[in-house]
Amino acid sequence: MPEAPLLSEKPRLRGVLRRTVPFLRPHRGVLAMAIGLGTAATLALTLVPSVVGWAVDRVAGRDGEGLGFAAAAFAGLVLARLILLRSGEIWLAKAGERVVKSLRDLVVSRLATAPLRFLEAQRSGDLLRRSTTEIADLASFVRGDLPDLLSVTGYLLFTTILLLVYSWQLTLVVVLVFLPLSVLVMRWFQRGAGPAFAAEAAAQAAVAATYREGLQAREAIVSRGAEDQWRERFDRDAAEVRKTALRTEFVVLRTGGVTLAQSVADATILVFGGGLVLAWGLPLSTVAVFVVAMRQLFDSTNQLTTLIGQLQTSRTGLARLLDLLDLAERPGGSGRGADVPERGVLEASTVDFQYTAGVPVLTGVSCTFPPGSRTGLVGPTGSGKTTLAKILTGLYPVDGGCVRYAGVPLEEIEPDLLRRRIMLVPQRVHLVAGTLRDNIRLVPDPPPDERIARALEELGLREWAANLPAGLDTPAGDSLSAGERQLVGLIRAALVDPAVLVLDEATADVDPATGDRIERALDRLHAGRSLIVVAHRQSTIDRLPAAVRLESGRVLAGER
Ligand SMILES: Nc1ncnc2c1ncn2[C@@H]1O[C@H](COP(=O)(O)OP(=O)(O)OP(=O)(O)O)[C@@H](O)[C@H]1O
Repeated sequence: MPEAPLLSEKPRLRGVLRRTVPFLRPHRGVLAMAIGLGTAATLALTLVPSVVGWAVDRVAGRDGEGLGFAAAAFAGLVLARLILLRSGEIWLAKAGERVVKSLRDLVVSRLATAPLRFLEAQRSGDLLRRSTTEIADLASFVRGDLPDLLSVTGYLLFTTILLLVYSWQLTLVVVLVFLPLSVLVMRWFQRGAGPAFAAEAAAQAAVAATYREGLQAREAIVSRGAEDQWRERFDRDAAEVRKTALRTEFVVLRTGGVTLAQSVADATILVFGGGLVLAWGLPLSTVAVFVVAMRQLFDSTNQLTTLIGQLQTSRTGLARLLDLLDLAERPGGSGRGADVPERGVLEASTVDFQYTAGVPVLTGVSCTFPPGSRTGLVGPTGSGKTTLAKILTGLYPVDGGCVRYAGVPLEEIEPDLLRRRIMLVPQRVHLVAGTLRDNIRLVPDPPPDERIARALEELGLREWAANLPAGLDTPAGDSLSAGERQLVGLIRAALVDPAVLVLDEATADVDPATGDRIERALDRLHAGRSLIVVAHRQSTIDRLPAAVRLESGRVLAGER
């Protein structure tokens, strides 16, 4: 089997915007409205220096009425900008939240259907960070920084045009002095920012992963007395976060160079502007427009450098998220549906499988399970029973050979249909937070209560459920033993009604009464189905009429 792709700590930063466009497309109406309102607000702000220039002219001409109009226009512009700006922000937040929600939905559905090998290959803390924190950061960027970023960029553009209209000579001075200095500073910043932000995000993900792993394995860590090693690992990861965060801060400091460029440009404008007024009779109002506009221009540039820092963080987060979406996508099969009969033979032919290259776990495994058969998968620990069970249910693709159901290779069967035809009840059935009923309902087309009651009756589990402290409303989770969790798995199986049921018998924590319940439920569930049981208990092995015996990943011929 090709090794499952690992999510890289260095996300693909190139083309992030292009990769994001498909996610923006469905929301283009709201986005256009938001950008339109934001642009109008920016235009209003751009006109402020002109109104100041107009007022200076009125003062110079001793025109009191004109000055009153200028003041009214100023107030009108400020009010219009405020209204436009706030409405633009609301629309942008609306658009952003929609985009973020659709990304969140997509992550959930990709992770729900991602190949098992892919999920197993990643550090779970990293997956968690990419699919939660990264999205939350993106949402706060959209709400907080994106409106500012759009307005500042628009403002810089419009103001440059306005200044050109007033005096191309003075604009040229601004451009020649201020622009090259600012561009140099920005490039210096960006050269350091990409790697610095990516390294910080990766270090934070590593801390999250180590922390989560430590919590999950707390019993093992405490019982082995390995707290010190765990703490050491955690300290190492935390030190890396400190180091990378400090590096980011130093990179951000580079943006201070822009202030220097501003002071130089300010002084130059005053000298040149004054000279042009004296020598060529340039109106004083033009110099006033430049002085006001340049102040705003500088403030915007300062704001822009900070925002570009935020943008860099969000770009890295977005890239990490997009990498996850790309890699977690299930490879498209031919998706056969209607032509897979309801009952059929399940057959593994010369199956080879390995988790790690060069370490075979199953070699040339062939076995056949006719409709209605009852077979045990038996063999010593580590012989590959659980692995074979997962391969027979299509959870892992094989490296060599083939598994077919009713003559159709499993990878060609549409996943939803495959899950309805062949179902696995794993050793440790996963339960979600909620009641027993909530957990039983975790099947396609959640069934009504009557259907659940009927399933319990059919499996002989009505009394068991009724005797729980709050019946079906008993909180599930840690209170159920491994055996009882398997009962939940069997109830789900009764509701799905698969043609083949594969049960990976729980190895631990099954008291005799629960064991009897499982066996009775299995007998009742069996009618008309193929049953494959990864059997650990002798009593189960004895009850099954056929067996496939594995030893070191091979089927022992002629064994029952
Ligand atoms: N996710 C995995 N990644 C790498 N190796 C694995 C993985 N799962 C199992 N293995 C290895 O594959 C081999 C077969 O394991 P498997 O769980 O299929 O055996 P088993 O017969 O079911 O054992 P048991 O009876 O203890 O459950 C073992 O050597 C095991 O260490």
